[in-house]
Amino acid sequence: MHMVVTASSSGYQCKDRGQSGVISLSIQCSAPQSQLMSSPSPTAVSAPGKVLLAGGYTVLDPSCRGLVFALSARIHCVATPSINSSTPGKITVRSPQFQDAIWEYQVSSSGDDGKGVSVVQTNDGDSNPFVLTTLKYTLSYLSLPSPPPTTLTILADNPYYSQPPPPIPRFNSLPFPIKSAYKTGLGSSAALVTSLTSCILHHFLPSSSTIQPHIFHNLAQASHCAAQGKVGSGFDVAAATYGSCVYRRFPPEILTAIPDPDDSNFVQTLKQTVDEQWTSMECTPITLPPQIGLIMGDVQCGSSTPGMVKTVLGWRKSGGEQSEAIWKQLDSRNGDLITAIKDINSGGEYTSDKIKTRIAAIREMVRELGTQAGVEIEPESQTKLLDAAASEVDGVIGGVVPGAGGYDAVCFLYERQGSVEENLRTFLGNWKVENGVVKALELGQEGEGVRVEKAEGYQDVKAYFEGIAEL
Ligand SMILES: Nc1ncnc2c1ncn2[C@@H]1O[C@H](COP(=O)(O)OP(=O)(O)OP(=O)(O)O)[C@@H](O)[C@H]1O
Ligand SMILES: C[C@@](O)(CCOP(=O)(O)O)CC(=O)O
Repeated sequence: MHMVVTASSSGYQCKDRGQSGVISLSIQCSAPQSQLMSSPSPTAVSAPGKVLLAGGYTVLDPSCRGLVFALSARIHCVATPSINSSTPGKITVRSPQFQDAIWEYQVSSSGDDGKGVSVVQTNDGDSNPFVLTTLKYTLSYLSLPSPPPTTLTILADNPYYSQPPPPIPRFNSLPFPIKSAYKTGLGSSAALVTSLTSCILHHFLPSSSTIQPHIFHNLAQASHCAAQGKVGSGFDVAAATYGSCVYRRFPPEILTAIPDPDDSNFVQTLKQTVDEQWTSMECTPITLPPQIGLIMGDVQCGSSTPGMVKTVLGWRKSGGEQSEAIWKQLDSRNGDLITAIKDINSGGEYTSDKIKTRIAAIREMVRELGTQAGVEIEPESQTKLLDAAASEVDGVIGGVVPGAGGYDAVCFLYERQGSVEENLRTFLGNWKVENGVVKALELGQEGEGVRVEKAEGYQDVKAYFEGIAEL
């Protein structure tokens, strides 16, 4: 199959993002194995985390749009030829910041051309469904049942997990397995899958080739969805790939049509699905105006997202005209915020009041939806925190409970001037919650999605990971 491919030296470009520095080439993709090879030198890629500022729940409906910001917290993946193994098909994945986080795999042909490649974990210990599924899907897409022995090292920026107080190293190690880490809700699995997918494609395809951005995106969505065992809206993988955007989901049937890897139609369906453009999906780049900053606060309590989603969708289905009216009204108010940001970005007058009013209008409708559906999307304790920050800290424009809401996190927009950010961080650090205080995360909004990094950019942490990682 022949395709035109596009990538920039620093990352992938959405169709509306500037095209400077973009090169276009034609390559054979789904290439015969003889054309695939391990890059002799290391390959490094990183993908950002996310915050869904507006569009929680409604974004599950392809007729609605969500506003998602990529975050400066990234998950990095570094691929190196393995130094300790010459066994073809041996892939070692390490996440050296966590205890026992090493997953060794033997990749081989399934024996049936139509099925996915076989990927079997060969060491004891916990499995990692996100790593395993990504390897299986990506190597099947590449038709690569015998990759050269390779080590993939995962390094996550500190804000993804609750950390001890600073100062801490750039990629801090935590003294427990990954399943015991307290996640901060930045979409670690989506950033991991996107980073790993992209790293594998770059490492095993000939170095001169570049690939169309939607291929990375579609393949990561397919792997993430299969590993999760459910179809979410996919805004997290979209932001990890393309960066901050106004997001409209793809039809869920695109992914549910892909059979299991042991089905003889798997490879063909996967390739078709990944290679085609998902035309009804929208991911239009948007960034916050330069006058506005973003802060995330980790509330460290936790809510069950799948349960909340089920209840909200059940309420919508059985709620008739009233629930439909609330749904539409919320989507329309989300749209008003998007329009206000776009207007400022395209030269319109900047007034924080306009953003303030629109955030308040969204929150009002989110609370209404929550009350009607019987789900604590903006719980009372969060309402108090959001209102207090906006009224007590000068320069705070407004805050929301992002994504599915609940007790996990808060997200604030503030005026980027004077000591507003510092004051807001101090305010959050003094705000008492059940498990302590709200922790302001060390991150901000970032426009860019997945990007190729300089492989030598990890030398500063080499000594820190001596003996447990190949960098
Ligand atoms: N640094 C890492 N190394 C290896 N695997 C990781 C890493 N970070 C996350 N994962 C994988 O992702 C899983 C967590 O995914 P999950 O969807 O529960 O969290 P999340 O994506 O951070 O959540 P949310 O979407 O609410 O932000 C972990 O159990 C692990 O399998
Ligand atoms: C509720 C939902 O709309 C958003 C969930 O967001 P988060 O994982 O809480 O950031 C689900 C989805 O979009 O997949």
